[in-house]
Amino acid sequence: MDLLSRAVAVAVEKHPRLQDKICTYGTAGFRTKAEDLDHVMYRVGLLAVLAARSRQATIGVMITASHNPEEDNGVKLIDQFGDMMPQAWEVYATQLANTTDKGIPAVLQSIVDVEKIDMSVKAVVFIARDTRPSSVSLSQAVQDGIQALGGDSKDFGLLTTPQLHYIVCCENTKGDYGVPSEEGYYDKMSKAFLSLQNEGANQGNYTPQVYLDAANGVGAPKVTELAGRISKHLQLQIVNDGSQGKLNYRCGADYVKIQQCAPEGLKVEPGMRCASFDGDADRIVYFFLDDQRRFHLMDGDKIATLVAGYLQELVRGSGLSLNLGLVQTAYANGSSTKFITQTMKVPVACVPTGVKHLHHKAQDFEVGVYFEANGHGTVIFSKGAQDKIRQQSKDQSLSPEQKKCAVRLASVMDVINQTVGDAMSDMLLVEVILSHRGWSVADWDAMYTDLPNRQIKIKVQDRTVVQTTDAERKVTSPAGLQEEIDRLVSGFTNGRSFVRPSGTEDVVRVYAEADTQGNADQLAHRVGLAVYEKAGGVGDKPAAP
Ligand SMILES: CC(=O)N[C@H]1[C@@H](OP(=O)(O)O)O[C@H](CO)[C@@H](O)[C@@H]1O
Ligand SMILES: [Mg+2]
Repeated sequence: MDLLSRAVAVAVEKHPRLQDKICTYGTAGFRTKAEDLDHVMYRVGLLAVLAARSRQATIGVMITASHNPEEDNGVKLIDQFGDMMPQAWEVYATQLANTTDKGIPAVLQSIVDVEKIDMSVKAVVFIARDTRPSSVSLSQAVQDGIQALGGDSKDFGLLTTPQLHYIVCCENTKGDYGVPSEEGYYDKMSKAFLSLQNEGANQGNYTPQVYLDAANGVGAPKVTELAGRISKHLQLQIVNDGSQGKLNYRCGADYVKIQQCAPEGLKVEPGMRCASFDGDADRIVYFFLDDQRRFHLMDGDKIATLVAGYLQELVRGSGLSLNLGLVQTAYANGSSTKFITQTMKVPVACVPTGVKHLHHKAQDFEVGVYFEANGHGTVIFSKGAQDKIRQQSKDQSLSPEQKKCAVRLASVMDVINQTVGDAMSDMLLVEVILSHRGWSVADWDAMYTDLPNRQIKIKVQDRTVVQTTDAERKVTSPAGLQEEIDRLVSGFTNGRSFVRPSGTEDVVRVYAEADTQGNADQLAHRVGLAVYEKAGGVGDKPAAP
């Protein structure tokens, strides 16, 4: 039987498409109720083989629904250097997921033709999954797809999303980036962290303890692995480790960011430096309670500011001249953008939501720092910048101070997972910076004060009626909505608000910020009502704050 016939035969026999719900490859791959995903996973397996053949390189498939409820699941393709697949492949994925079983060969053939794929090339696909109960059988469906098209799969079992990105990148760069294994990941990161901390840890107000909420997800067993290797310089107290609680339920980075409160399962006392991972450990936020037990959140914006400021200092201190920039989305707090551009004098770019947009834009800089407000982000160094930094760190003619900065910068690069936002790697980076600065969590928080803000979701008949422009900061449809938002915003001091259709949930998201929490809540509510009225809201009207 030829490969395409086998692809359809296995589909019909083992992974038939039982309903015609349309499934779209969105901001973060396919994501929906786990029970609707079996045939989608199988087809992603098929597509991964084509991707591997077209690139003549190893491709990754990660099975996770990140911060979403345990009942959901999802899948993402990882390209050869650990980055996201280009747009064209998202379209192929959507076509393949939604065709009938019998339609599979035609879609595959059209991709083979357009991409000029040689089907005799060996194809290897690396697979990993999160801790959702459904991930086991869905992973098998992906593997069945890979096998049906004659590809080889290597199943890494449980990994965080960024670990798989890292391993795929190492594999395809022939070890330049590191050893392509979970062990290689811990090894590179912990060595870089320990060498940085051996030289400059435990200064001033810094204390080497973090209380970590692992969202009852895959981050828990993985960060436990890491913790053992770095305990000389960082003691991690891990809660929500999956031993009893439910994944992402009233815990994890998304919960903490949106609810603006501590997660359940962690008894927070004033001054404790706490952090939360999301369900697949590609996001992190920090938080603490002050002496009045008020909750303070250090989200992606605060992490980005901390990181960009530190890198700026190291670059200057080492005598290098590298163009450093920061990438945010419209969700970035207005205070952070103002602080970064006006006080730090670092250029800021704003792009649409979704890490692929941020990652892409960050490549415009020699050192590109990018973070979504929700805590997903990393730093990428251009090839040229990496070479310059490594050379500088070996230059004997530098002053001792310059040398120290250059050596630090080189080690800092090794702590960072440049392929994608990574909660574990970001945590190490934050800890390095806080300790080198001698800062407590409150010192960090004092860099600038966030404008009070609120995010709400509005259910509408069809979220695609809401269309946006200007990096999602303005609505172009439905007619009149933007004018209404402008009118509402003008009534609030420091008011700002925008709305956009979610790429991962069936809702329209509303964001608002203003001078007080009460005003931010009011503004979000009023804009939410305008969305409900003009964009076809369904169910109950948004409740007053
Ligand atoms: C406001 C917000 O946090 N949106 C999240 C969310 O996307 P939406 O398109 O807003 O549903 O999930 C994405 C994937 O995890 C993440 O990249 C993004 O930042
Ligand atoms: Mg995630």
